[in-house]
Amino acid sequence: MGDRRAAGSGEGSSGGSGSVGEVLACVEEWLPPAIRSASSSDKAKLFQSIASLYQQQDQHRLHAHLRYRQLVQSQYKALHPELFVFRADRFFVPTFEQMLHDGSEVAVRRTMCAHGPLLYSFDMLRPQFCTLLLQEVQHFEKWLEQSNMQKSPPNSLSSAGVVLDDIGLNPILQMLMQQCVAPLVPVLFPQLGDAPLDSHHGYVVTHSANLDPSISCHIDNSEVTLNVSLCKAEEGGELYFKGVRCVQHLDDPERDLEMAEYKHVPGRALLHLGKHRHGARPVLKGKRANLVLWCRSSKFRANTPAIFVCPPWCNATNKQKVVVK
Ligand SMILES: O=C(O)CCC(=O)C(=O)O
Ligand SMILES: [Fe+2]
Repeated sequence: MGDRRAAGSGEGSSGGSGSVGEVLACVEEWLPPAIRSASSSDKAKLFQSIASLYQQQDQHRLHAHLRYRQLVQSQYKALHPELFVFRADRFFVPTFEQMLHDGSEVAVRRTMCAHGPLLYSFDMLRPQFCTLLLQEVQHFEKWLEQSNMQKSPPNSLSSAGVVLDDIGLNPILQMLMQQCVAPLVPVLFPQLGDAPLDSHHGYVVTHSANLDPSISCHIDNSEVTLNVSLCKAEEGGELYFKGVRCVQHLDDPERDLEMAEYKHVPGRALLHLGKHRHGARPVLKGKRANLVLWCRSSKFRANTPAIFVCPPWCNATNKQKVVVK
């Protein structure tokens, strides 16, 4: 699928391409002769046992990560305990707080700035909150180093940054998703229907000229992604967008109207669909850091067809060519 990938969180990621028919045809070719000539039901049993092995591996990774998180949270002493208590008046700029308080569609639309189809930005975090969060992240990184503990990367495409759920900010991020992102969804992204956002993955990701300068084009393992700049690079690091696509259509060409560029502004949030193809241009000078919150909905996922079927929200240009085998 070219350089377009599905970014996973290391705690169960989605992604992949090719229809079941295509995958089976490839696999058959490589089966040992004795198995290739076996009956379809024997082959089905074999594939089921392979699938269960994959599931066990996922479970194993998940449990190892939860053990790591428990260990960190039992030993790490926060630098700024005030970050761990949800306070809208301390976290948010007045315009965003007022919009939340008002809650109407008119208030939401008035606060949002559109940067192209399905791409919205708005002022969100106070400068003081951004500074404290950055200091907390640096403090945690130092603590990890001193404790000789490994850091879990923010996601499968970026290595620099910190998973905020690991350090005990899980409840705050869950509230951020439910109180700040969820009310915007019905107005801005009606294609998600009425499925509630019910889980998240949150991290601070950093990019600098010598460490993770860019991110290749990808989709997120989220329904909606909130990305707030905490500090900006001196040069480079802009985001680009290339239209909403399902995993079947990651390489589908973009229409002119779908292309968008976004330059981060500290404290300002960008909200986009997880399946909006995007990437980050290289940071050329300085360093930037962003708070990223992948918001997920188990109901939306349960209603989404299997990965080899193109869903209605995919804006692929060649939709009609996909044959479900
Ligand atoms: O660095 C950014 O601003 C975007 C990061 C991103 O796309 C991601 O973490 O999924
Ligand atoms: Fe992303």
